[in-house]
This record gives sequence, C-alpha cells and structure tokens, in this order.
Amino acid sequence: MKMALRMCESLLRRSLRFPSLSVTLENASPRLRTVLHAGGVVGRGLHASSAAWVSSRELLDGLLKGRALLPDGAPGHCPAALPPDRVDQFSLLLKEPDQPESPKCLKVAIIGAPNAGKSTLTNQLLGRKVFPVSKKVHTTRSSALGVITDDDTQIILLDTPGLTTPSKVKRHQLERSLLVDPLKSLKEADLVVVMVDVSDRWTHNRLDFEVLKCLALCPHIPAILVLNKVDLLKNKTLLLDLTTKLTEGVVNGKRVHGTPRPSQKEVAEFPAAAEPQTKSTLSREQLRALKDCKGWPHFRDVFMLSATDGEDVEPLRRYLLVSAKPGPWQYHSEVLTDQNPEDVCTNMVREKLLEYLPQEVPYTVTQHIELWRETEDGMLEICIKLHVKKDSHKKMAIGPGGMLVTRLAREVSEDLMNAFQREVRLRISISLKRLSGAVLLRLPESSLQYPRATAFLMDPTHLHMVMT
Ligand SMILES: Nc1nc2c(ncn2[C@@H]2O[C@H](COP(=O)(O)OP(=O)(O)OP(=O)(O)O)[C@@H](O)[C@H]2O)c(=O)[nH]1
Repeated sequence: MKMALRMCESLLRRSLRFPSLSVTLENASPRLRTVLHAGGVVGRGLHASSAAWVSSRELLDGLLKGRALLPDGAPGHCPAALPPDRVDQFSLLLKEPDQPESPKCLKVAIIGAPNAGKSTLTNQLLGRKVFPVSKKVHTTRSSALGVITDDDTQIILLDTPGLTTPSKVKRHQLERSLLVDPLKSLKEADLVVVMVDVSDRWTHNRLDFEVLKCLALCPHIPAILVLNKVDLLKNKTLLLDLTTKLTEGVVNGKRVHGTPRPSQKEVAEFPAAAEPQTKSTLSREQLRALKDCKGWPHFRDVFMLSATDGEDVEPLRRYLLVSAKPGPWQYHSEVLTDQNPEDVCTNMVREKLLEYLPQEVPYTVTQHIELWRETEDGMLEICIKLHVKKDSHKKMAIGPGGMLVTRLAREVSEDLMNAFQREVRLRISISLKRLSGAVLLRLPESSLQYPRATAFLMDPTHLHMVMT
C-alpha cells in the first residue's frame, strides 16, 4: 500500500510536469485508480483505457522516463520533451544515438507555398508544438528539424520556410534563408512531402511554380502530395478534381480514376522521376516547359487531411514509419528538435504577435530575453522584453487594461509547457525602443523633397524623417 501511495504522489507530481502524458491504467488496483481520479490526474493529463493491465513497477518506470505505455506493456511512442537548458539541448544533439538492433531512418522534407500548413503538420506529426504557426505568411523563417523516434524507426522532419522568389525576398526585405533553405532540405531528403492548401481557391488549382521547380531539380527523390485544410472545403468532391490537376492525372505511374490517360509526349516533357542526379539549376527550356504545367505526374501517393486534426494525420505518420529504410539513426531517441530552447520560446512569442497585432506591426517588434532560469522544483521562469518602435504600437501590444499582453503571456506559457513538459512562468513586458546613438543630419534647404522636413534622424538600419 505504501508503494502504491508513493506512486500516486509521484504521479501527481509528474502530472504537473507531464500534463499530456498518456497511460493505460485499467486493472491498476481500484484504490490506485480512486486516488488518481480524486487527485484529478485521470481526465486531466492521463487517459485511462480498458485496453491493458500495467503493473505498478512498469507504470512507475514509464512515468519516470516520461513515456507512455502501450497495451502490451511495451514502451510506445510518446514524444520527447525539449530540454529547457540550451547546454543540455546541445549535449543531447551531440549524444551518440541509442541505436536499436535493426534501426530504420527516413529524412522527410516538407515543402509548399507560404501558409500551406507545413509547421502545423510537423507539430502534429511530432506530437508536440515546437514550430510556430500563424495565419500570416512566412511565419517560419529558416529550416529546422523535428525528430520522431518510434520503436526502431527514426523520422527526421525538415520543416522549411514557405517557398518564395528572389524578387519577393528583395521587395519585402526577407532573409535569404527563405530562398536557400527549402532547396537545401530537399536535397538532403529521402522523401518530399508537398503541401497544398485546398481551401485557397486562388492557388489550389495548380502547384506553386517554386514547388514545381524544386521537384524538377530533384526528380529522383520520391514525393507525395498532401492536400491540406480539407476541413475548410464545403464541397469535398472537389478533392478528386484537385488531385487530378495537381498530379496531371497520374499517381504512382497509374491513372487517377476517371481521367483520360496522359499522352506519352505529355509525360515525357516532365523530368524523369528516376533521374539520379540532383541539379542546381534548370535550363531555360525546362523552365518554359514547367510554366505550362499545373501538376507533377511523379507523386507516389496522395493524402487528404486537415493538419490541425490529429486523427487525419495518423495515416500519414504510419506511412512515413513504414517508408523508413534500414539505416542508422542520426539522433538520440530523446531528441525532439534541433532548435535551442530560447529560439523555440521567441518563435512562440512571434507567432502570437503575428496573430494578434495588425499588418506590419509584429514585424517591427524585437525581443530580448531578460531572465531564463530553472527553479529548484523544476519550474522554468522566463522574462521577455518586447521592444516596439512607436508609442501607438506599445498601446496596441498592451491592449485595453493590459488584456493583450496578459493573453500573449498565458498562451505562450501553455505552448511552452507542452514543449518543455514542465511548469512555465512567463512575464512579458513592453518598452519603446529609443533611437540610441542616432545621428542628426542637417540637409540643405534645396535638397528637401518634403516642404516641412528639415532633418533626418538616422540609426544604423532605418532612416526616420523628422517633421518640423
Ligand atoms: N482550418 C485549418 N487551418 C489550418 C490547417 N493547417 C494549418 N492551418 C492554419 O493555416 C495557417 C498557416 O499554418 P502554418 O502551419 O503556419 O503554415 P506554414 O506553411 O508553416 O506557413 P509559413 O511559415 O508561412 O511557410 C495557420 O493559421 C494554421 O492554423 C488545417 O488543416 N485546417
């Protein structure tokens, strides 16, 4: 009995640190279940199921390792947690992989137009939110990876920024990584997942030209098509029509049901799927031919899902697991992502800023982490200062009666608790960024284009006009 009570104590403590832990409890002693229910553990964090019997020892071991237990008692897939300390995360990334006897591995690049849902899908596949998601485009600014380790298989997911063009990067002053990273990830991949937002009627009828270019540059890498956001599609029969267009009527060498067989000439115009070499550029003729294409006829499979819904994503997860080939793991099984914990946190804050602040305002906010520490009882304490450029932006970010900044802190804390699997106390403050070290330039009267402007204030990155 003492043992059972100690276990309950441990469970209750763990339930705070592992709020989404999933454990099968049926047939654990009735008293243990009563205590767990009374403590509010079951129903809040743990899911009781009638499927299995788990001995006290196994349950305790599983919980201490932060793992779920499957019905047969074997350790199953429970996503790892992100270490809150950047040094621990760094050592974990360098740690020798704990290879099973016959390891399998698959590197998957997820590509698509901005806002297709790549980060949402990656988070869903990982089982934890470690990538920022927002309805504004280019939420993801550089490639990062997520790792799923399930039994003897490791899937490495390469989340890439939405594909864009050099002219857009220049026009919107975006990072060059947005151009380079997706192609780099693609060249490393064993499988490419192309995501399309089917709810966007302006773009869903053809593959994004940048996506087509990537596929044509690496035609030998197997690719699958994921039609995302089907929950937003009222007329589901449209999915067949879209599949036909986006695959040119051919999937895995077979004709999509009810479509005319493409002519030999039509298929021959596409770069061959088995072509072994990865090219770095396409010829003018190839680019011209691609411009006329709507889809890619070399997809191996097509999935239709809603990335926000776990159930729809499960078949894709299973497909990735069975597609893995024998080969060594690249990371220790406790690795969840290669991002450092502070970056995960600032990305989550950026996600909320993008979500709640209007137009260009969130893009002008910078963040500074003032405090990052783990307390003795394992809680993570974080203080972040947001620097805004204008008083009006400050008012917007604080919100009426401090409502918005409180909401930001609460929502980001929830996401961080999920990623780090521990309690998080986050404080966000907002300050106006002064133009420190600004230089006042007096301009000759004749050179002024604006009648009331007499001087420009310069800081290293921006030119501000002072109206007098
Ligand atoms: N309704 C619905 N919304 C979705 C789905 N998947 C993603 N979204 C939403 O679509 C928006 C964009 O999702 P992201 O995952 O950030 O898209 P992304 O492709 O990573 O975007 P970039 O970082 O700009 O390349 C967010 O508001 C998501 O909540 C889905 O299946 N259904």
